[in-house]
Amino acid sequence: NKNGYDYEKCKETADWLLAQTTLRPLVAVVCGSGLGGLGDSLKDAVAFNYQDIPNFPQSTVHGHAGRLVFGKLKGRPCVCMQGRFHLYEGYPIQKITAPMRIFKLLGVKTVILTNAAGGLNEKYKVGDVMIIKDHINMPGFAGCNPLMGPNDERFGTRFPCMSDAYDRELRQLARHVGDELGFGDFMHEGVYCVLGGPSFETIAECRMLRRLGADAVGMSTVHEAIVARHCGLRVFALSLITNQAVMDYDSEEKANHQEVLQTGKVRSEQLASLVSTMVMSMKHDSGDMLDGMCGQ
Ligand SMILES: O=P(O)(O)O[C@H]1O[C@H](CO)[C@@H](O)[C@H]1O
Ligand code: HPA
Repeated sequence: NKNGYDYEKCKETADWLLAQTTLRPLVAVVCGSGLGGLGDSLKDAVAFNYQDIPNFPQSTVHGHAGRLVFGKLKGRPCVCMQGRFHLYEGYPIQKITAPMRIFKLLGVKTVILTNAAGGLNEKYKVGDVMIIKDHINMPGFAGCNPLMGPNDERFGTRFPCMSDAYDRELRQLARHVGDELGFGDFMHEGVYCVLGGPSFETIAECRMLRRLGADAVGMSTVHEAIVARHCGLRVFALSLITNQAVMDYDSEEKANHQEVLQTGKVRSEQLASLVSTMVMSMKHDSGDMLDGMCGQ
């Protein structure tokens, strides 16, 4: 592949990581803007800075630390990206999503993608959590899809299905866990729309996206979900509504990254308990997650 993120490159990175730690995670978590706290809740953690990992891109956005953390969530081995990559950082789209293929080669079965997003649905409030049930891939409409280029069948099929991208069982589990933890009042399920960024949306754009059926808007996650599904990973994704999209010409509101990071802090602990409780309750076909260790 022209972008240098072919099977061999991903394998080289995965093998390097497997040689550094005995943990064999079945779950990977990607932390959205300001949501890196999730990664700090891992126990017995071993962390790698992205710059030390062969072939790994670097984080350039404030609120994305740039660390890959292996550790345990409620006793279950996990790997967590504290910092993701976005199209607007200037990386080729294949590079942004390479970690999904690396996770697959590490033996991961399920990825949990989190993000900060602007709320388009008028019922959503700042601080609400939206379980993603579907997406609108706006850059995809314009020929920008992470699976463009030669298809490597070792990862997956040329034309992957996306109507089941966001695992129904995991969404059910999230609703159940959310209710148990008393988060019912601020949890929703909805459609996430990705744009290229980095400029935030205009009022006309927000109005258009709402009419098209989007409940929240952001600049990430969808590319990762597509590549994860392509290589057979189960996907669960959620958005923290960090700000309300501006829909009204009389509004004094202005979208800004500071507000995005600030809202992340407010919900950080609750999101960590939602994710860790979900991880604890997840079942995987091949072997018990408690057996996800080697060499001990
Ligand atoms: O999607 P995450 O990585 O959470 O980040 C979101 O926050 C940033 C804007 O404040 C954008 O990068 C947007 O995509
Ligand atoms: N728009 C796009 N991306 C975002 C937003 C937003 O309002 N908030 C957080 N990420």
